[in-house]
Amino acid sequence: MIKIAIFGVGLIGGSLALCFKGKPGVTVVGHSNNPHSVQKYMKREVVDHATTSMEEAVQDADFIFLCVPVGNLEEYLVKLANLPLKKGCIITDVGSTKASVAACASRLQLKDAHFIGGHPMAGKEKSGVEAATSHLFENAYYVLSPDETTPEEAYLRLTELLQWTRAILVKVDPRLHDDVVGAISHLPHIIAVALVNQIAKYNETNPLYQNLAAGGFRDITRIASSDPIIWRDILINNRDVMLKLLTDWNDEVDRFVELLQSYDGEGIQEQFRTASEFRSSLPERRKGILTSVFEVYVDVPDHPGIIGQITMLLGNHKVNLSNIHIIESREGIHGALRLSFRDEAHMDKAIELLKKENYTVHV
Ligand SMILES: NC(=O)C1=CN([C@@H]2O[C@H](COP(=O)(O)OP(=O)(O)OC[C@H]3O[C@@H](n4cnc5c(N)ncnc54)[C@H](O)[C@@H]3O)[C@@H](O)[C@H]2O)C=CC1
Ligand SMILES: O=C(O)C(=O)Cc1ccc(O)cc1
Repeated sequence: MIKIAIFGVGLIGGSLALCFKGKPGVTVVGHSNNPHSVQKYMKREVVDHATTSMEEAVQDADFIFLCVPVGNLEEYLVKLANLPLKKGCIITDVGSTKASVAACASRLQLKDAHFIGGHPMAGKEKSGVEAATSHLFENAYYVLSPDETTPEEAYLRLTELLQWTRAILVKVDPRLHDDVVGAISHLPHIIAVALVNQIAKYNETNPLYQNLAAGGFRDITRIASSDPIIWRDILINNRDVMLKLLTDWNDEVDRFVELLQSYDGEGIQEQFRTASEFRSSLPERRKGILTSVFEVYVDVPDHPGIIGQITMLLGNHKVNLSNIHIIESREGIHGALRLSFRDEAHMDKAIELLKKENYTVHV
């Protein structure tokens, strides 16, 4: 039997548990300090067993996943360093920053266990075990940061286990990880939150802001609804990188200020052209940070019952919709309905069915 202990069975820990639970020869044990959470994990059947005892969770565990907020990772590593662990046990984490936890593990010089930092680069703005799904990591990058002391055998054992997530595993140095992920994930979260807060202030004097803020505004600010504690920890933990990125962001904002002050239309066009060029060079349809996957837009006439017709058409052909979103503002977006699917096969089937019924579909 392979025993996997998961500390913090929330969105990410719960999703990992669901990837592993029920696989041949695997037992998944969830840990929480809170007895109510332990009951909840069992009731929701995300783990085989749950406990409030750290000792019990790690006893004979082959793998230990730390899925708690970044600010608690060090405390957990220190506790683990003082517990009897199975020889050769692999400790990994899922934190959104990698440098500090790697430095802590290296300081602790764990005796019987190997620490290999990890970060599945997929998630969502929702948190808690209620939001966990077994397919969260499919086709997403999953960063692993072994160091020079990590035995190849241990690294391979972890990569083998993680095959169950169907993620694309990639080795990245912790510092490089924090620089890059700071830019492509942490900075956008700050920008989304700042933007929402800016508009919320205007809205205090006139609710028209809120009423008109549809489609595009909601799309680019989705991540502003992310969990405050998780994000407090990530940003404080990646503070130096974020301060540098925010300085660069200020320069970008200043550029627009200058362009507007000098009525530089050509310069503004150039900004949009450059952005559009880089954006269209990004890989499409791959699941990842800040992206949704397997989505299609459908032009639909504005008449009652249309959503029912589409969902019935797909349902009758056993096509699973993972989400459906009505686009209220069509600016820059084709279609008025956004349909999301769990995988490419369902999406392709839906496109075929919708086209056959003469709907215009944009992928
Ligand atoms: N939210 C996301 O989309 C992603 C998050 N991550 C990382 O995954 C980790 C977990 O995040 P989520 O699953 O989103 O959060 P979550 O809030 O859904 O789950 C966190 C879990 O940790 C437990 N927890 C909270 N505070 C604790 C404390 N002080 N001591 C012990 N346990 C505590 C909670 O009970 C919960 O089980 C974080 O380190 C985060 O940076 C990584 C990839 C994506
Ligand atoms: O919802 C989204 O698009 C995200 O960006 C989720 C996310 C949050 C934190 C991470 O470390 C990785 C992914």
